[in-house]
Amino acid sequence: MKVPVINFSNEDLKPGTLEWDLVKAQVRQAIHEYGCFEASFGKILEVQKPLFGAMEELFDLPLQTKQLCVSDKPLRGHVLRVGLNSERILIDDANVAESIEQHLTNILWPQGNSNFSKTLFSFSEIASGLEKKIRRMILESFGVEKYADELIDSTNYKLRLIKYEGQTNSQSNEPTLRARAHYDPNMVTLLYQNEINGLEIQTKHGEWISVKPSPDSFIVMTGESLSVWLNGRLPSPNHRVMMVTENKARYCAGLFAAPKGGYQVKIPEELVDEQNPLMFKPFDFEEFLEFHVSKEHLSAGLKAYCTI
Ligand SMILES: O=C(O)CCC(=O)C(=O)O
Ligand SMILES: [Fe+2]
Repeated sequence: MKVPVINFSNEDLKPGTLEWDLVKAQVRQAIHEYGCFEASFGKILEVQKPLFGAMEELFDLPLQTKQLCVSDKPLRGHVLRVGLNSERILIDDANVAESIEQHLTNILWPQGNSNFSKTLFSFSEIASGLEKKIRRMILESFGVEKYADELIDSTNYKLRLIKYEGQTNSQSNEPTLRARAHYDPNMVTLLYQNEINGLEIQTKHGEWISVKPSPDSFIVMTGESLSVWLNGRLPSPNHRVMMVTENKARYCAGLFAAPKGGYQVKIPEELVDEQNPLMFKPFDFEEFLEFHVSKEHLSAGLKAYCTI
């Protein structure tokens, strides 16, 4: 079993064209079935080498330097976390060049590193451009595209850079768990990885399937915020990372479209009727994150948080 591959490489893909409608139907079907698909998007090859180069440069820095990137607000910005033999850094507003400079580059390289900033910014621009198209298609497919601008304007694009160490000393060839199974709480996730696979998606029948994207593809997943906003009409997939013994590191850059703090995410009235009664209360994503990280609710997901 394989998640569908959908071609977004035509740069003239615009709303109202026949091709847009064909791609839109594929997106709707893939998300309905898997909550996930592979989006082939040739433009990403332009930043492939510099991106993984920049990630290597970052993770090769001494741990002490990387730990300068710890924010006081958990889950909100530039946090380095180390666990399951992996390291991750998250920054907010990655589609704003100054945010990358201020919150990451200038902290890690006080003398400056404009190539690093430029590379991450180009990646965010390419990925967020694609995300906007995908989200517009999903809204159109439910006839609620009038909300697209509002939703997209209230998005915080978070960039997460992850390095999963290779396992040179491992004795067995058994796959090992490198990221625990979870649902992403944001709206839409786009992942771009190097040649080392590992992501697995759980189907609605409970089987785990490996996602093996080609070098010109993003992995796209719906997060719980979008599933909630659609009154549960589309699923958000459970996923995890399992890696077999590999002595090469896995690098993965993820762009997470999340609702901005202060914005009330509310199900549109068009998606509520007798067959589809209102399932979730309005919520503020940042308030949810605070609730989520507070000790008592470590494992609570967004759906549990706002179910009526
Ligand atoms: O490394 C991956 O492929 C998945 C990462 C992930 O699921 C996440 O950061 O939410
Ligand atoms: Fe995830």
